[in-house]
Amino acid sequence: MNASPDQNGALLQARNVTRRFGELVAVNDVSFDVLKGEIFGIAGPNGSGKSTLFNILTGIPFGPSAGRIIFMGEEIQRLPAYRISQAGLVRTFQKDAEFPTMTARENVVCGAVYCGGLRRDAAQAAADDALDAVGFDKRRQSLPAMDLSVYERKQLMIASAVAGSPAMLLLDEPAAGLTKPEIKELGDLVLSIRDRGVTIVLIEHVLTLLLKVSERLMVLNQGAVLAHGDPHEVVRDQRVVEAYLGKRELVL
Ligand SMILES: Nc1ncnc2c1ncn2[C@@H]1O[C@H](COP(=O)(O)OP(=O)(O)OP(=O)(O)O)[C@@H](O)[C@H]1O
Repeated sequence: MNASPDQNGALLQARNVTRRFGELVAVNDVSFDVLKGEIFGIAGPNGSGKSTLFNILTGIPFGPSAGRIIFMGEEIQRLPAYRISQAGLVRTFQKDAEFPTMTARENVVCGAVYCGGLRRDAAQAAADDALDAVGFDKRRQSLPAMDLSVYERKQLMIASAVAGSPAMLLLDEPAAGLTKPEIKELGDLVLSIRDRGVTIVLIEHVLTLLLKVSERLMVLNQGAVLAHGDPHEVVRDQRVVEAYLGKRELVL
């Protein structure tokens, strides 16, 4: 999909987005831009609203209580989730979301159909291209997803999203459960997906990964933006260090 960014280069603009659950304000008046072609990192302690932010950006499973989300120049906060995906804004989930008894390749074809709106031969071709793009072992593409390794399931998750040719990919803690060498491999994979022209927003607790790949970093705390800017400066910000202490340590 050809991305048509805003004049300042923003592919996505979130403006004063808020999500309430009864009394709890899980995302509180958050505004930011994601520029075309960048990798934009998001960090924050457990429960700070990171996944909820992805939920409301993509409408899966709910939109914002208030605020505006502009993607490629169009307001999307009231669109149904499938329209947002097919407009080119696609997400992954923290928990395994593959169909366990379907093969790896069938899972990625489903991604091409749902996220890309493709059919038949086009979906198959897009799936093969996406599996190649993530370096998935060809000999293991016909195995049921439940028989794959943890890293292969991460590759599958990313391939399923990439098969729809998104303009922007939102990755929710993709390094969870991976070994250090696998995290390094994942970092190279994220960079290579960006180099194919996909803008990436990356939620992560593993700061080595965020620092390796992100051009800009935003830290959330209690639903609000605590700091944003150059990743190396943000992680040294005293407010950021304090927000993590006593909750979950920065993983370096
Ligand atoms: N559907 C929901 N109903 C009620 N409360 C919710 C719902 N989803 C999230 N919350 C609450 O919103 C807050 C933010 O949760 P969220 O999952 O977005 O945090 P997070 O930063 O992604 O955390 P983690 O790093 O642990 O994944 C938490 O207090 C959580 O309990």
